[in-house]
Amino acid sequence: MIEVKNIYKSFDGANVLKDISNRFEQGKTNLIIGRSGSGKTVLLKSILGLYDIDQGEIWYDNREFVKMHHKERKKLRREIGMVFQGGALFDSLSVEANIRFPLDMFTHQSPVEKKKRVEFCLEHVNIEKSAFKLFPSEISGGMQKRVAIARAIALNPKYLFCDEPNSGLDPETATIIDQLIQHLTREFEMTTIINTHDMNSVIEIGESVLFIAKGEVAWTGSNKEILETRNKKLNDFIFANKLYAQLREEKN
Ligand SMILES: Nc1ncnc2c1ncn2[C@@H]1O[C@H](COP(=O)(O)OP(=O)(O)OP(=O)(O)O)[C@@H](O)[C@H]1O
Repeated sequence: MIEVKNIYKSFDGANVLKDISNRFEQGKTNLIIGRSGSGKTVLLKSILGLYDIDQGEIWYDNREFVKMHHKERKKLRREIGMVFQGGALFDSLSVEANIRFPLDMFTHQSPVEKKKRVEFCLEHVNIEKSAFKLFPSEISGGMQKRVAIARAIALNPKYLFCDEPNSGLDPETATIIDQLIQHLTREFEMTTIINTHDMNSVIEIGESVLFIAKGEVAWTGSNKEILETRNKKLNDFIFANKLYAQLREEKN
């Protein structure tokens, strides 16, 4: 579980996050949604400690991040997996070397243990052995995302952060990636936070949704509740999506 309490963040006097509080549950896909510029990325980076917040608390289970010493933060970072926008794989490394990279960096595992772990992670994202030696440029965008997810879970993280994980993918592949993240989140009981403005993801895996508007919490709930909400800001945001509007009409 990750909990943020009354977070404020400003840049040069401009308030970007205003009194944000929310609980991101373990074993669930927790989505942060909102318009472009609403503060999603700043919130994600603040939780990760990439930005220092002005005020508030950030709890990783029973550990308060803001008050942690450098060493404790470093230790905590080992418990965090990240899937970046675009995948951010190392182009010069093969698929399997990409997964082995965090193991080389952060563990003292033997070559045999590392090989096992690499295989375990790649199997969990449904990558076949024949693709292990390929380079990122030789595989599809969807497969690159799966490799990025496999790398993110290599160190068996308790917390998984995904920034626009299915950007640039066709809708069908995007759904497969969403479902994969949800499946892994449940299987490994991770606390997963996903930044997205993809309404399909909201409907598909939005077990817990935080909607931010102009840096403030404007609505929280689940994908089921979204179909019934009368929240004006949220409706304005999601009605921009024709598929959602249709779903909503069918439901009412
Ligand atoms: N490092 C920074 N310095 C100054 N202002 C920033 C910085 N990072 C973000 N901002 C401002 O904070 C606001 C929120 O930005 P943020 O990137 O969090 O939006 P977002 O909701 O993630 O948008 P998008 O969906 O387009 O990625 C914007 O007005 C942005 O200009």
